[in-house]
Amino acid sequence: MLTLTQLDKVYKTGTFGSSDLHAVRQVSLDVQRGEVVSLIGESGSGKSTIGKMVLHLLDSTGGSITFDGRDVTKLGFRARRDYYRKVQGVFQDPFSSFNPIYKVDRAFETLRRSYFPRVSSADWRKRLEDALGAVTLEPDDILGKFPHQLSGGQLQRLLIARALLLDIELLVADEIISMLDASTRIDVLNLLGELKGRGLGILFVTHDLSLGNYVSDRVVILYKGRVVERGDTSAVFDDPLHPYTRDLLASVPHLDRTWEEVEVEEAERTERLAGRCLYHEAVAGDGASDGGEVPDGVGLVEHAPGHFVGCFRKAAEEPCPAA
Ligand SMILES: Nc1ncnc2c1ncn2[C@@H]1O[C@H](COP(=O)(O)OP(=O)(O)OP(=O)(O)O)[C@@H](O)[C@H]1O
Repeated sequence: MLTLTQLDKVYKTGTFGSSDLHAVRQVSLDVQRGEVVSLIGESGSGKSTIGKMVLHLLDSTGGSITFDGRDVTKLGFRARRDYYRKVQGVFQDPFSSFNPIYKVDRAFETLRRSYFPRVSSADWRKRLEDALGAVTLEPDDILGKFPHQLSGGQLQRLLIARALLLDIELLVADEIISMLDASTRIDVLNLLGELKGRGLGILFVTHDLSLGNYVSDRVVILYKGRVVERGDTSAVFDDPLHPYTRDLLASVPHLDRTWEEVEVEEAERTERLAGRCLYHEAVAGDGASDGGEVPDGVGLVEHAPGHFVGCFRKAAEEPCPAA
C-alpha cells in the first residue's frame, strides 16, 4: 500500500539557509493493509520528518513515496484532498491539535464541510456516533465540550475517530501515546490493534522500544536518518544484528530476565559479531565491490528471511568497522 523508496530529506538551516541538515537518508520501507510498522529511533533520528513527508506536510528532497502505486510526493490540491481521505496522521500532543476556544465538535464540522457537504444532519450524526463508538467514546460525554474539559486520552481517541470518519486506509501515528498515562496508553494501543484487525495499515512512530515490540508486526530501526535494520518484530528483537539496535535493546530492562542473563546473551552476540559487518560480508559474498556500493538500492542486505541489516558503521560519515 505505502512504499517509501530511497527517501531523502535535507533541511536548510543556518543564516539564509546556508547549511544543510541531512535528516533522512535513503529510507526505504513499506506498510501493507492490516499491519503495524514501527519506526523506532532516538530523538532526532528523523522519524517525525518521515511521518510528515508521508502526510505531505513536508516536501521530500529525494526518493519517492507511493500509495497504491501512485507517486504522492507531488500532489495537486484536488489529489491531495483525495489522498487525505485515505491517509491521516495523529500526533503526540492532542491538546495542540484542537483550538482551545472552540468546542471539539468543530473539528468534526470542518471535516464535514470539506468532505461530506451533501450528507444530511441525521446521517452525519449517525456516522459521528459510529466513529466515536469505534474508539469507545460516548457522544454525550464528548460532544459540546471544550478541549480543556477532556483528558489527553479522550482527545487522542477523538482525533482517531475523526480520521476514521474518512474511511482511512493508513494512519500515521506519531508518538501518539507518549503523553498519556499508563491506563489510557493501553486503551489507545488496544484500539490500534482493533483498527489493524479491520484492515487499517499503521505507521507507528516511537522512540520507545517496548511499545514498538508490543504493537508492531514489523519494525524499522532508524539511526541518524538511516535505516540500520528492519524486519519482522520478533526477528529484530530476538536477534538484533546492527550495533545500534543492540545498544538500544541492551538499554531496555526486561521483566522476564535478569540483567546477568541479558549480559551473557549480549556478550555472546558481541563476540560473534565483533569486527564484522554483515552488510559488507554479504556484498563481498555477492562478488560486488566493497566500496560502500548499495547492491539492492536500499543499503540493506537480507541476512535472514525478512530480516534486513545495513552497514555496521553507526553514521554515514564513519568508517565501517569491518573495513
Ligand atoms: N523544520 C526543521 N528545520 C531544520 N531542521 C529540522 C526541522 N525539523 C527537524 N529538524 C532536524 O531534523 C532532524 C530529525 O528531526 P525529527 O523531528 O524528524 O526527529 P525525530 O526522530 O522525530 O525526533 P523526536 O523523537 O525528538 O521528535 C533533527 O536533527 C532535527 O533537529
